[in-house]
Amino acid sequence: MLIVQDLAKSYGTKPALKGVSFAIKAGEMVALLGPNGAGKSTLLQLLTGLFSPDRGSIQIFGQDLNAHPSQALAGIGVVFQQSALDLDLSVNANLLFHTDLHGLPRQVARQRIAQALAAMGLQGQAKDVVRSLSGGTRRKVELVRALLHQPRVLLMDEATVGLDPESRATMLDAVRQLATQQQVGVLWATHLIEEIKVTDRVLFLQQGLIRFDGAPADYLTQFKGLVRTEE
Ligand SMILES: Nc1ncnc2c1ncn2[C@@H]1O[C@H](COP(=O)(O)OP(=O)(O)OP(=O)(O)O)[C@@H](O)[C@H]1O
Repeated sequence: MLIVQDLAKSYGTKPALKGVSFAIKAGEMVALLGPNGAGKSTLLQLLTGLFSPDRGSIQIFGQDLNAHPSQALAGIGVVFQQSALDLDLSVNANLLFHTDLHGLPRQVARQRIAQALAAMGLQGQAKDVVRSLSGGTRRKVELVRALLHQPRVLLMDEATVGLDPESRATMLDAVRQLATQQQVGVLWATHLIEEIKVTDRVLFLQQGLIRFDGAPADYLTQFKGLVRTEE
C-alpha cells in the first residue's frame, strides 16, 4: 500500500530525515514513534505531499507521489492533530466539502456520508454545527472525513491527543477494525503504550533514521522508558 525508499530531507543544512525506508502492507497498522525532533512530522508532511523530499521516493498504492501527485494522494487519508474542520459549518457541510474536493458525485457522497456517520455512531449529528460538538466527536468526524474518498492508506498524526481515555479507545478501535476488515494500511504516530500495543508493528525514528522496525512487544521490552501511559 505504501512504499517509502531512502527518504531524505534537510532544512537548510540541518538534516531532518537521513534516508528512511519502510513499507506498509494492506491491513497493517503501524505505530510511528520517536522523541521530539526525530523527524515524524517531516515524514508525515512528505507523505501528504506538502513538500518534496531532497532524495528518495514514496509510492502510494502503486502511484509515485512525485510523478503522479494527484493519483497518489487520492490513495491517502489523513487525520492531523490540528482540526481540519470548519467550526461554523455543520458536520454534513464539512463532509460534503471534502467529497466535492475529491470529485465525488453528490449522490454517492450523501450515501457514503450517511453510512460512515452511522458506523461511528454519529447518525444523529449530521446537522450539528461542528463548534457545538465535543472534542471526541469532532475527532470522529475528522476520521469519517479522512475516509470518505476510500483511501488505501490512513495517516494518523497524534490524532488522539487531547481526548479523554474513552474517546481515545473508540478512535483506536475504529481504526484497528478498519485496517483488519477493510485492509487499509495505517501509520499511527503516537507516544502512548496503550496505542502501541494494538498495532502490528512499530517504527521508531530517532535523529532522522529508523532505529527499530519490529513487533510492539519487542519494542516495549527494548525501549520501555521512551513511551508513556495515558495521562
Ligand atoms: N520548518 C522547519 N525549519 C527548520 N527546521 C525544521 C523545520 N521543521 C522541522 N525542523 C527540524 O527538523 C528536525 C525534525 O523535526 P520534526 O518536526 O520532523 O520532528 P518530530 O519528530 O515531528 O518532532 P515533534 O515530536 O517535536 O513534532 C528537528 O531538528 C526540527 O528542529
